[in-house]
Amino acid sequence: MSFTDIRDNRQAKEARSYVGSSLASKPNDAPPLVQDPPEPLFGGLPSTIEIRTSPERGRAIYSKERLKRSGTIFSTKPPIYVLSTKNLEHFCSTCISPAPPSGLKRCTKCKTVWYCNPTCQTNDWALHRKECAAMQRWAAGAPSSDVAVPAEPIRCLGRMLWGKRKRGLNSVWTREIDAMQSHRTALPPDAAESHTHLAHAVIRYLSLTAPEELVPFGVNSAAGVVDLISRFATNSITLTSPSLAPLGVCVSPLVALINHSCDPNAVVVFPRSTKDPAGQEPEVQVIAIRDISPGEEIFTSYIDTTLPRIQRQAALLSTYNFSCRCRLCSRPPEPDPREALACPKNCGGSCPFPSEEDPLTRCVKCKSAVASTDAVLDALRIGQEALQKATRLQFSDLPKAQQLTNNMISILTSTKAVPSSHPLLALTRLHQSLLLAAFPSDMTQDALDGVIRVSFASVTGLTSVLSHGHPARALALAELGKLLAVDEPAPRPATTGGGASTFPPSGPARLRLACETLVRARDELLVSFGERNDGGEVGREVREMVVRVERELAAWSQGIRNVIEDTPNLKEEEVSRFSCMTYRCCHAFGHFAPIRVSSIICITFEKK
Ligand SMILES: C[S@@+](CC[C@H](N)C(=O)[O-])C[C@H]1O[C@@H](n2cnc3c(N)ncnc32)[C@H](O)[C@@H]1O
Repeated sequence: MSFTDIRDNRQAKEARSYVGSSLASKPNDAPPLVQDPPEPLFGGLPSTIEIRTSPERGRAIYSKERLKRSGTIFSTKPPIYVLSTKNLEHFCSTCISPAPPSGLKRCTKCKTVWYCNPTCQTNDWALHRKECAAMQRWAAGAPSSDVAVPAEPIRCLGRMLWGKRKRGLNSVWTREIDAMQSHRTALPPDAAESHTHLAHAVIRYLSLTAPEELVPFGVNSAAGVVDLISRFATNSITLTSPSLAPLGVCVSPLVALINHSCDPNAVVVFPRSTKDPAGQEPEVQVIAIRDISPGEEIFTSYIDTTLPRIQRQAALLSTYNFSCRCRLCSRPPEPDPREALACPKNCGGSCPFPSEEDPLTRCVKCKSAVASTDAVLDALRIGQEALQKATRLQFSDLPKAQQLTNNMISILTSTKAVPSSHPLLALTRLHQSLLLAAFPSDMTQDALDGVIRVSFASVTGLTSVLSHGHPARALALAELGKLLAVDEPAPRPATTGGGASTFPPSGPARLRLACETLVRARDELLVSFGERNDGGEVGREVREMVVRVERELAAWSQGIRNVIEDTPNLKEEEVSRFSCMTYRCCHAFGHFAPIRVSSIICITFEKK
């Protein structure tokens, strides 16, 4: 039976129905029906915000009062979420915690989904019961083991449909999901094709054999199937770890009310704020990264806002079907640090990227013209290609991906592309993650210094294009601080004379920089992951690191003071010259208990 048949049948039944026909044809003869008004949607919305609708952006969330930067605007548990396939055996499918030391327990039936304890398994059973059987059928019919588990969009849509049927098609739960925006009538051709594939996969996953079997899930027509997939594509968000690592996908109709801006005043994060006694995790929180005035719309960003305008616009149009008119898109800075070269005369100003149409470019400050703009255009083009290739190769051929990013960073840097420009910043961030993935356990000083320099370049780029408190920027600072605090395998002796200092510094100067960077990171993490969450899991970790590094610095300063007191004739420049990094030495002279030996200067040893 096709959807057209179902509709005809339904219309025929309606025509035969006593209630339907009598109400339709003779409304005044029958006593008025008293019906309870449907329960309103989003009843639990905090009193500080409200939903409004505009012709330009549809539904939206507005603040009703002043919202403070770093404050949680609202938090909620997404009603539907799944882990991505590669994370299934590393995280609990219910509370999304990483495997405890005792390990996760696997569902003995589907052997695919894992839990941290029986409570989590019991809490998931209402939804997993259907999923478990569907996964077993899917695995039995899979042509090979690498496709034995359905991809996360299929599993997520499965949970959405089973949830709708279980809660009831008129329940608030279902109506909130069905009210999410669909772009069925304006799908671009490539989206129509991918939506069709996904729809077929979902129907197979649910073991449905005829379209009418979708009716109990609230899908009554072919258009309904397209709506279902389009709603998922437009409104689903990435389920992330507290450090923004992607873990899976989720749908929250409340979060889905928030519109996009490339210059957002809020962010969506999963800070993991509690030990989860109430079973709230995974808890998604929307946090203000700026002060928000009463009556202001709340915006988050759906895409990577370090990208240049044209790429942002293309991504928003293809996935979300709108042209962004935010401040950054309609009045971009001149030049935009995402598309700029440093001044050829190094005056401190910068020049917009040249383009094929307009190859001439000048420094906006001193007006010096950039020579050889052809070389710049070539570098930008091959840089973009290298970025795509290295992104593809990062898991299958790490050395090759690393070689690509390394070479391209040198080429783009030689054209004087600024660290925040695209694709240099994207290549730098990718290179950093590749270096960290390949980090040897017996790491050398050169390798450590190398990754610190790349991490510093990422921070420099990100701080030019993302506002204070943006999670990506805060996490980049935390990463740099942590790298600077790593024990140096072979610290360089303190530089003699007043020559140019190298980066990163060694010894105590490095420890001081680590401490400053971690303090800055903590300050920003408190904004991005919320003050009430103490900056989330990463914020709390960084706070502990700051305490440790400060203690090390204090121990070092105390050591210096002791030695200076013991050796009254020691000159200041001699103090900085003496550096000894051996554990044995520090212990042997017992000046202070070294917490982190590599950063401690033992003057006495050298003096002897
Ligand atoms: C997650 S929904 C946001 C809520 C949506 N406005 C609604 O009515 O349900 C995403 C969709 O909202 C619309 N949208 C979001 N941000 C927008 C913006 N800045 N300008 C225009 N439309 C926007 C687009 O249609 C987009 O596909």
